[in-house]
Amino acid sequence: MTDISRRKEQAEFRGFTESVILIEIASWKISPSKQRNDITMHPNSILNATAHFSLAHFSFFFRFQLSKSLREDMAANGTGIPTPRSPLARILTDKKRDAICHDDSGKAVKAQTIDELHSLQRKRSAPTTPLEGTQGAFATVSEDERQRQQLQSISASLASLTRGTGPKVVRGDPAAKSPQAVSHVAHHHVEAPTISVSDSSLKFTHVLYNLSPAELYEQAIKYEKGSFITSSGALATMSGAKTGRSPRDKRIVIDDTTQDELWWGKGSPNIEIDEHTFMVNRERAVDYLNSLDKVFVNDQFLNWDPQNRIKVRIVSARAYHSLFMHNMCIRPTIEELENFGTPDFTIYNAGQFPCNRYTHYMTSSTSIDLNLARREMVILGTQYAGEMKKGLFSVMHYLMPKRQILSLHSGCNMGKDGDVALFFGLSGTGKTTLSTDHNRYLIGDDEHCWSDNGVSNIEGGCYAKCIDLSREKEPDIWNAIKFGTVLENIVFDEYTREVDYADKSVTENTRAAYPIEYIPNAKIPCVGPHPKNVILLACDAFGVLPPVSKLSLAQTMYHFISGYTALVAGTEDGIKEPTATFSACFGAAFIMLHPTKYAAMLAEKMQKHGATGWLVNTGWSGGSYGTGNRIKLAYTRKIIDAIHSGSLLNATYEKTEVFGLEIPTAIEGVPSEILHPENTWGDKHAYKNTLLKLAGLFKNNFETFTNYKIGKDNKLTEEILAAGPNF
Ligand SMILES: Nc1ncnc2c1ncn2[C@@H]1O[C@H](COP(=O)(O)OP(=O)(O)OP(=O)(O)O)[C@@H](O)[C@H]1O
Ligand SMILES: O=C([O-])CC(=O)C(=O)O
Ligand SMILES: [Ca+2]
Ligand SMILES: [Mn+2]
Repeated sequence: MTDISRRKEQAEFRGFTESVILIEIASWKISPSKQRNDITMHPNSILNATAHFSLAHFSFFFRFQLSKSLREDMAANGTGIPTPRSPLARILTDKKRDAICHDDSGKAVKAQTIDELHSLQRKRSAPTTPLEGTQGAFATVSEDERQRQQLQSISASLASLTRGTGPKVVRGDPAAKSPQAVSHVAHHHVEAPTISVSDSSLKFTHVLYNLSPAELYEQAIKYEKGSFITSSGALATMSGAKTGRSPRDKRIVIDDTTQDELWWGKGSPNIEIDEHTFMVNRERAVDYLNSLDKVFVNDQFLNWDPQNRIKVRIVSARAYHSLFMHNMCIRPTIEELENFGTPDFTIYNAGQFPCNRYTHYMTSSTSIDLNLARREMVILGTQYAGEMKKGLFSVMHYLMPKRQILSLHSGCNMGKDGDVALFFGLSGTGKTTLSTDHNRYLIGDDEHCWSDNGVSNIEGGCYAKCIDLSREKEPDIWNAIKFGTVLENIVFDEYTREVDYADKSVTENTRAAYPIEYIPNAKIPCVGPHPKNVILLACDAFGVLPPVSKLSLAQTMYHFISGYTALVAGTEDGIKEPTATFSACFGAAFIMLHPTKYAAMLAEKMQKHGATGWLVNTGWSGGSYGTGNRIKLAYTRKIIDAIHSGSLLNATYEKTEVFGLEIPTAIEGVPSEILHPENTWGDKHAYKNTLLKLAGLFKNNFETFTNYKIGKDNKLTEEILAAGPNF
């Protein structure tokens, strides 16, 4: 036998052969044996659907198929040779403004025909239930209005299912040439279900358990439309109608315990749902997953601190989701997987399927539901993978403070001498960019814990923004985008598969998720000693905050509780006023307890370990958005270098008016004139007005917190209240 034919035969008989599976949907107990994708699940509850089956051999290797368009091309030019592909066709991405999907905040759907409806379904999810604003279900409405509502209702339900915009491939689309792809999987029913509850219990679902990145690539490329390999080897994928998180669709089960423990009401991210509604959505998700030929299951860990490690199970429908979580959570060794036992928390991700908008408490077709008592999370109507990552982060924000451990929405790195810095900041302010520093060890880019033993990363990977990514400015992130990395919603060249990081046609929130060890100087295990510097990042599009200020402890607390940033929403709609965002603890969307609980813990830890607080503006200089420019990343890096080295601590400072911030007069490598924002503004009058405007916004926002005590120390509470702007 030749070498090639032997390899071919091995390839054909490898893989998914004879995987015997028993399924039980409600409480799954997985005991992996020799082969990882050979799973036994023992039945004992709701559906009691038990089935044995095996998978037939995949024999798709060495089957070269010409793409349809290529065949057509060859027939058309009559040569039997494809037309040379130069000049290269670009991936056609729908550039229409409507194609950009943000949150549920979009305009109402305006479909008139079924065709329009279907094209809309690929573009955006309609906002709210069609009944909103009317006088109830039986309100008298015109025939036109009734029809409009009906169309809107149908399209809203469909909207979260698929999205076809983005890199639409003209040639060589694997999905287009193999409609029968799924039939490669043959099911052999070895045993009938024990109790037949309904037809759904006769459905057998194959579980793909902790697959490797290579296997997940194959699954994604064969079965998931919009999956492609880029020139650097990353897996490009589409997250569907949602390209960002939907905080307004997050729901938390309120029960006797959570009612007292959690932060509810004004400003809180926790919108209640009752236990029954949770079960309705859970059943919907489980039924959906159960209706599929296969689901992916990941068993992984959170938190590198071995004493506070949490076991998580993620059940999902897409290889994209499985690979994303493989990268983002901590990956167990084979031995750890064998002894995994019962997970501490389980996610049922049925994101391709919408929730029923007429279910109580629902306001759209998207729902992300957290039940702390059941230790479960359900995802319906959004495929944005960040919901899983940040949903688990919310769980950590509940579990860790119970153990006197502070959970932080921050990046973290460590110098050669063991000096640790935390980088707090809202989305897009620079946590990932600035914690990924070639001269320092990366502990993590987004989620950490600070315990009595020091800091630990919660995750096993990083989630970097990719918009305008450049090799020169962010070499480590650029190089991490290789085989195994998930690239979300980017646009690439059809032929070369080179990514155009400047292209925002799908979304501004393009992302790369990669395992932390893809960063060369990652600190593994991802733990470190107590932080020396606490850096608060704000991307101030008003352009009035100084590039860097040294903070007192009270000021650090004031700015931590405020959690300010001001970004400019999508640049496509023309120049807009910057909008201030205040998000308590730089992560109000994820915190579970009242912000002052986290703030008190931070104050106590900073005091105890002598950490210095800093406020760094990674946003505008020389004027607000539209007039000024974003501060050069190179300058921000120099500022951060000076904080790390300790040189900034000993600089000469002056105090600003209004905010009372201490600003240095000189920093090596940074033009001194930019250190005070007033110097950079041509119009001093406009500067002062903008400064006062921002100060007013801070003041208004902080009013919610003025009646709260922070920690046990009355004096600190008073100092914090006094540490805000004065005008
Ligand atoms: N001066 C600057 N400092 C930091 N980042 C800058 C600066 N100028 C431009 N940027 C860009 O801003 C973005 C910062 O995003 P980054 O991924 O670091 O956000 P993040 O804080 O990690 O947010 P998230 O929590 O959403 O992941 C990057 O795209 C970076 O290239
Ligand atoms: O959660 C996400 O989708 C991205 C992120 O890190 C954030 O928004 O803080
Ligand atoms: Ca980040
Ligand atoms: Mn984040």
